[in-house]
Amino acid sequence: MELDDRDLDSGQKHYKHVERLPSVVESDCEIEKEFANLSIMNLNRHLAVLENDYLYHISLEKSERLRKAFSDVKFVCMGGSPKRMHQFAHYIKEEIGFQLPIGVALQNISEESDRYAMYKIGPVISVNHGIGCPSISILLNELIKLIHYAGCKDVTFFRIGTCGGVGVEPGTIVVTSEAVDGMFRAEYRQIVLGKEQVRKTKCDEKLVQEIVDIGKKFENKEGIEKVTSGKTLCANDFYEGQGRLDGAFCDYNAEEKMGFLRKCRDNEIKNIEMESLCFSGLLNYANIRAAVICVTLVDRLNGDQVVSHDLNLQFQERPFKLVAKYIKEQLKTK
Ligand SMILES: O=P(O)(O)O[C@@H]1C[C@H](O)[C@@H](CO)O1
Ligand SMILES: O=c1cc[nH]c(=O)[nH]1
Repeated sequence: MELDDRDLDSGQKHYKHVERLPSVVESDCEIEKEFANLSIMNLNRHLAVLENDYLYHISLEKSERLRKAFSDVKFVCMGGSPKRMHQFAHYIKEEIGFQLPIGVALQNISEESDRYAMYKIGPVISVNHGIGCPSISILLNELIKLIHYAGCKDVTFFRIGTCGGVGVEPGTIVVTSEAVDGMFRAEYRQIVLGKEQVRKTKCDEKLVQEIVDIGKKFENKEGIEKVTSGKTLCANDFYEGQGRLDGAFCDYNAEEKMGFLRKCRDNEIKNIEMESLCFSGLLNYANIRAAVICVTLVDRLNGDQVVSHDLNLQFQERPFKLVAKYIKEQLKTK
């Protein structure tokens, strides 16, 4: 049997019947075993013939031990900073009532790599992704392989982050309906082998609605306030890339900046951040359920500066609380 080319436009080729691999493959049986029960779509077919796979940036290795340790994972929660995701790990531990053995503390599983900080709290992984699409892309590649090697089923990914708002009050939680780039295209573009590869970034409507509904149910209660959904503009930079006037460089004037931000608002963009495009693009392509939930720290129609103060720390906890409610509800049904 010949290998088919992937259908990049539809992005939905499921390797249920795994094709024969080139001569490196010893037996079809091995491949069938490797991909049995696969629910992840478009997975790299070369993985089936990799005897060893070291997930370099999270310092884990494909093994039976890894499978046993991670097979129960149902939720992967990601956010930019290591400190925030450590805090989330503790928060979700209390929320779902997960007990660590006596005398054992939460460990950063990826400490050795010194790139990302990752914690496992029963069925939940909490991990920081750093800043921007390149950083989150590397982590997503390794996490998707991790859940594949561990044989995890029915996993949901969340990005719980911060952002700038567009016409919404600071402290608002925005659940992304679709991520768009600086040209308002709902596409994650990457150059691969000298060609532009395009992946769709529309988010799972059902999941977005479920999260917004939980948000509405708890709005103004238990620290969950102002939940809305809308498009998210994903930029490759915090300053010029987001139309700020306070970066080291700026070749436009205040009027042009405001014109762009108003155009964003008129195109139903409610917030601006730096990872949603890659996050939704890759997870869509893999057919993995995912949602982006970010709290706004500033209304960009009123200014650029994000001032570091206690209020921002409180705001950062809002997406935690909303996602924890969702996870708790889901765990009741599993
Ligand atoms: O999840 P975080 O709060 O890190 O996300 C936003 C987008 C960038 O990574 C960063 C810029 O300050 O914050
Ligand atoms: O304005 C903001 C605030 C947080 N993160 C961003 O990317 N932009």
